[in-house]
Amino acid sequence: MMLKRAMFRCGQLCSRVFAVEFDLRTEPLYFTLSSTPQELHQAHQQLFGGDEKLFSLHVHSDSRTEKARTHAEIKHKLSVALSRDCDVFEASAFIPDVKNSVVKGFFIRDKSTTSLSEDVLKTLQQSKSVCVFSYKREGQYCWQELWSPVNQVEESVRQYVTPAAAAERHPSTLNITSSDVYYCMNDAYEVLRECTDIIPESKEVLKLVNEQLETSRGDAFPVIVIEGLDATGKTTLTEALRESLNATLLKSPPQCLAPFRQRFDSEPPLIRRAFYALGNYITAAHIGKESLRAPVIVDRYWHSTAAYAIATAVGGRVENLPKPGSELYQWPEDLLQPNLVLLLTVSPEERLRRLRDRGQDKTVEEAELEINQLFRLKVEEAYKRIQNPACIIVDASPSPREVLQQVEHLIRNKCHLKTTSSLPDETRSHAISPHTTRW
Ligand SMILES: Nc1ncnc2c1ncn2[C@@H]1O[C@H](COP(=O)(O)OP(=O)(O)OP(=O)(O)O)[C@@H](O)[C@H]1O
Ligand SMILES: Nc1ccn([C@H]2C[C@H](O)[C@@H](COP(=O)(O)O)O2)c(=O)n1
Repeated sequence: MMLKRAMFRCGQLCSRVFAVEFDLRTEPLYFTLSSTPQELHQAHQQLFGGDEKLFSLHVHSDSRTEKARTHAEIKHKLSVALSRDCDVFEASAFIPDVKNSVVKGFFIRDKSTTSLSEDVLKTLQQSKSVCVFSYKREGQYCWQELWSPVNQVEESVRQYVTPAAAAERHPSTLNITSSDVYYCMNDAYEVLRECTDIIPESKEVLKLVNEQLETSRGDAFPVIVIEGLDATGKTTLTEALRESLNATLLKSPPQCLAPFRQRFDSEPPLIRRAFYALGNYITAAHIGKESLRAPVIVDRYWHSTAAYAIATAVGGRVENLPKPGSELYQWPEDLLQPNLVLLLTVSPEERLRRLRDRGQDKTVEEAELEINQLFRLKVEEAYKRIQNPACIIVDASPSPREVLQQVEHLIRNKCHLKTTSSLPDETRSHAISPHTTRW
């Protein structure tokens, strides 16, 4: 039964292009499978040409939540259970330019002489969602075959590794829509609904969404979003703006989701990002209400959700990000748009100094950001590529007072507002009036 299932999965994969993130500084290694022997290119020789044991495994399932969780579990297991002699690379099998065609997995290169990797793979293969291949060499050629712990897969045919041209779009960009970034509320809502059995907190989050959603926005005061990597000064600035504009300060995710955040942060992107996406819709409902009374400042919103999600989903280099202008950078049609989005930027050195000075606990993602320069660059680049509205970049390296003045100036110009930091307190609340122009 297990073998039959594996053979079926194998058939589904064979016609795809395989990509292995062998060296994160360059393009992935791409190959297809062919029934006739093919000579390997020099680049492919680096991975397939040695005498190490090679395996790949791919995660299939008709249930997207099961697939996402199995992938995350395998990633964890491989990182803790394999020996130091094993290299694990992210891998995928996909159909070029076909959305949602990516089957994610891993490629394992085992330099050891022990059977530890086989033992680990044997347990992983028990899962009905996992399909394992091994790679064998003969002279110039390398072939892939369905792996079984006892090597008795008689029906498995040799499929020769055949170097393939680089894909125009990095494969990881093919599955972003509704797996990492949600472009309408329903898509995110559905993911959490599918999780209610395995994550009971999902029910409570959905209940909050149902209770709080309200999308009224009439002749309102302006809404200004402040974005940026952690420790770029968002909290400092948003609190100062609340004072100077006599504004309401909101955050995304909103306070009502705080008790659930840690729970969802430990879930794979499919589920974690759905949680943050729904947080934006609740914040949008709060914005709708509050902006009838006063200007609204928002600490993180859609730009953060999309930029972190895209940067996490896309492996390797900044060049792998979806190209500027891609539909992946578009604002969701059903999400309330702010009038102005400002992106605070500081140099990596200054940001690290601020992080160290603050010395607070960091989320895993923030800790990763600190050590992972590539990831930081991708988040910032993704921020800058998001459209409608695009963000305006603010150099946040001067003193808090100078940053505030700079931002007040921008708000005055872009929102046609009078900012009142220099006015006495009693005049402030009347200095900003609701606008009648389109936002
Ligand atoms: N303009 C500035 N110059 C120097 N230090 C600053 C400036 N703005 C903020 N800081 C300091 O940098 C640290 C991080 O600032 P803050 O908490 O405002 O950043 P943040 O973007 O809100 O971070 P996070 O997203 O992690 O909450 C704090 O210790 C703060 O006092
Ligand atoms: N609207 C939001 C807000 C936050 N996130 C994610 C992105 C990071 O992982 C993390 C940073 O938040 P902070 O620690 O500064 O509160 O939260 C998001 O995806 N969408």
